[in-house]
This record gives sequence, structure tokens and C-alpha cells, in this order.
Amino acid sequence: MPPLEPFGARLRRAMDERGPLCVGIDPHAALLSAWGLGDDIAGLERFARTTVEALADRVAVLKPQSAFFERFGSRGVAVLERAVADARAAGALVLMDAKRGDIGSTMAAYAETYLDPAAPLFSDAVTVSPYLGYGALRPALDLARASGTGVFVLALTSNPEGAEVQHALRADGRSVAATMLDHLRAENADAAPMGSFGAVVGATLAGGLTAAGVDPAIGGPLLAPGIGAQGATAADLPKVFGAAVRDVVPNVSRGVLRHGPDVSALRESAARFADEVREAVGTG
Ligand SMILES: O=c1ccn([C@@H]2O[C@H](COP(=O)(O)O)[C@@H](O)[C@H]2O)c(=O)[nH]1
Repeated sequence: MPPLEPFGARLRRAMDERGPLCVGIDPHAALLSAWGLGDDIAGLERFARTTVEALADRVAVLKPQSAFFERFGSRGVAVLERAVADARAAGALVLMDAKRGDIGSTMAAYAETYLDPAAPLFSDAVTVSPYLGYGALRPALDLARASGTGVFVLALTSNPEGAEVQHALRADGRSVAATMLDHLRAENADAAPMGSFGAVVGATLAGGLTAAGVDPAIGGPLLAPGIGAQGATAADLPKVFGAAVRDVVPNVSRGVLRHGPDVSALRESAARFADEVREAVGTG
């Protein structure tokens, strides 16, 4: 198979054609129940299939939350494999939210799990945690570059607990979060129209970026979770991201999923969020 076009270029095109919204596939036990499904493999499978059927042909990115599949063991992972393949076949980019991070050959194995085109869970991009040091992510960064996939590094997460680590200051006075964004800016240097190496920066962080001395412009995508159930709205995006808002991929999971299992209702909800984002970001 020929190598894919770089993820950043594929993502920019998808954002231009479909709008930048990313919808999560998060089969919480409470959502399975609200959809009238069992908290079991059959329920998981129906939930994933319905979400993919409703949204994969219209949103730029679908983001399965791996944890909700892994809790069912190998059969849950098999459902995840199918969801990823079906979503990609229907035209969505798949961002696997696995938040992996380790060292050396272990990190390389995580990278192969999601970014090797021959792997059963091959996805367009994966989230990673830099808590073992940005340099420890090198196997994933290198494999992404080679395979035309992307990596999203946790920088300023949407949860309030993240600040104690991410706002911490290094000896040179830079915050940990700002340092992660510096690394990503360097990783994306010279990439056009957009780099493949993204940051996770919560939409909940109005004021938080300045506090952490962070410039969100990294030449790559900015995944912004926190809209909907966590309280942020599309109108917060320009406040949080300023001029970098054009590179933001806003994520909504429960805010859309709570409208299921009706396919039309899921689509209408995603369309409403997409309209709100368009209005807030000023792209038409
Ligand atoms: O900082 C982060 C990083 C990841 N997430 C994930 O995004 C979704 C958000 O779900 P909602 O239902 O829209 O709250 C979920 O999978 C999180 O694990 C995040 O929220 N914040």
C-alpha cells in the first residue's frame, strides 16, 4: 500500500470540507443504558455501529475512547477494530483516544498498535501522554511521520486536576505545557498546509493559556475537548485559542451521544454543534 498523504494535510482538507468538529465514540455505561442497551458486548457493538452509521459520512473526525472498549476485554477491542475500520471506510478520520505513553521499545509497540498500517487498530492519529518526557514519544512521532498518520500530545487537558502538572514551571521559567507546545511547533516546522503533530488543549481553559504562558499556535492541529458535558461552548473557542482558532478541532462526545440511539437525532445534534462552531470561529 502506498504511504498515506500526511495526516495534517488530510485533516485540513476534512476540516475544510466537513467543518472541524470531532465527535467522540464514548460508550459510557450510563449512555448504553440511556440508549436502551445492555452494558455488554451486544450493547457496545450496537452503540458503536449506530454512532459510526450516523456520523462517519459527515464529521471530519471520530474519536473512539479506547477505555470504554477495553473494559470489555478482547471482545471489546474487536468491536473497536470494526468501528475504526467502518468509520475510516465511510470517510471519517479516526483519532484513537488511547493516551498512551511509555519508554523505548514499549512506546514503539504502542506506536505500532495504532500507527502501523498493518495493525488491526490502525487509526489516522492517536493521543499520547508526555509524562515520561517528550523525547520518550519519539517512536510514535517517527512512525507517524513515516506512515502519514498523526499524534496528539496532551498539553493542557480539559480537567482542572491537570494544572498541577501542566502549569508547573521548569528551571528556565517555561511551563511544562508551554514546553510541550514548543516541541510540537518544532515538529511541525515547514509542514504545509498544517502539520501532523497536534496538542490537546481543553476548550474549558479560558484564561488558562495565559496563566501557563502558552502560545497555542504550533503549526498543527489543536484538539479541544470539553464542549458540551464538561461545560465549555463553541463560543469559548476564540477566547481560548485566539488567532490559532482556525487550527482547532473541537471535540464533543456526550453532548452529541446523549441524543441517540436515533440516527437522525444524533445527526441533528452534531449539525447543531457544527453550526455553533462555524459561527464562533467565523468560517461562514
Ligand atoms: O483533556 C482531555 C483529553 C481528552 N478528553 C476526552 O475527550 C472526551 C470528552 O468527552 P465529553 O463527553 O465531551 O466530556 C472523553 O473521551 C475524554 O476522555 C477530555 O475530555 N479532556
